[in-house]
Amino acid sequence: MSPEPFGARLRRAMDTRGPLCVGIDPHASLLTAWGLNDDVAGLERFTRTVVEALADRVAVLKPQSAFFERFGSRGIAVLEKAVEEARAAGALVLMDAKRGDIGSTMGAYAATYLEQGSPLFSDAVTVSPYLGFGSLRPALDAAVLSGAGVFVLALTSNPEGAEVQRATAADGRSLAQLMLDHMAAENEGAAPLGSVGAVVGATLGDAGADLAINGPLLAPGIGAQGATPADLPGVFGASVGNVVPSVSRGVLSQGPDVTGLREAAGRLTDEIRAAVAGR
Ligand SMILES: O=C(O)c1cc(=O)[nH]c(=O)n1[C@@H]1O[C@H](COP(=O)(O)O)[C@@H](O)[C@H]1O
Repeated sequence: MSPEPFGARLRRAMDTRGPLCVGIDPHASLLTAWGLNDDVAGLERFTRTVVEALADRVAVLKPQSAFFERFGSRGIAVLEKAVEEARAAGALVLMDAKRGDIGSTMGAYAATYLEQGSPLFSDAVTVSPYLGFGSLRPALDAAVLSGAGVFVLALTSNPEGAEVQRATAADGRSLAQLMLDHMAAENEGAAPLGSVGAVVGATLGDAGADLAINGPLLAPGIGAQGATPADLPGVFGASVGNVVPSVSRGVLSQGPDVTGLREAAGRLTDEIRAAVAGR
């Protein structure tokens, strides 16, 4: 029997837990603020606390791989354990790895994050399409086989992104729109939601693009980067119901107290639900 597609699993999690994604980004400054050392033991403690506090209540946890990779193999071991424990507690894990390479190498990334049985197998992974959308094919195919998802960068939250993403492609569309249209084609016919998501920053003011991709829209940028839940309807318009707002420092700064983390996530979930409903 083929596994339940990621899009269906995500839709259910969003409807029951609320759409919030919390990022696990163990910045050195956060480890210090939590009274931890900037070492593997601090990383392990930080990560375990976030997973224990939130994996049983938020729809998605998004570990940012870079913050684990900086500790080498022992950091990756912490990441592996976090993925396993977060999934066991019912959260969907979106591995924020932002991989992108020629197709043959993309196949190895797909084997790492999207093939059942791999130590870093996750419910979904972030990828960059700017080596050409077709270069993502191994990841897209692996995701279908394992019931996983792929979140493709479209319009990122950082101001530097525009020079690439808003550039005009040969046929007159922006590069971001070209990528979004590819995602829509991948998701065609999927119900209730496709498994190929787009990353679109909540900081954009107005996305200025057609976001009707029949897939989830990961929206980083709330909190530390200045966006708020109230900005979501303006950025996402009619697609706001498919938005998965992602917050890292805005929640993590409320630790190490488990109650503080839970209250921050709960408050944001309420604000997001109100903003989406009030549209
Ligand atoms: O893919 C992402 O999650 C992502 C895309 C994007 O356009 N902007 C963006 O900030 N992110 C990630 O989202 C997180 C944002 O963290 P905070 O600014 O602390 O909420 C970081 O892990 C970023 O790498």
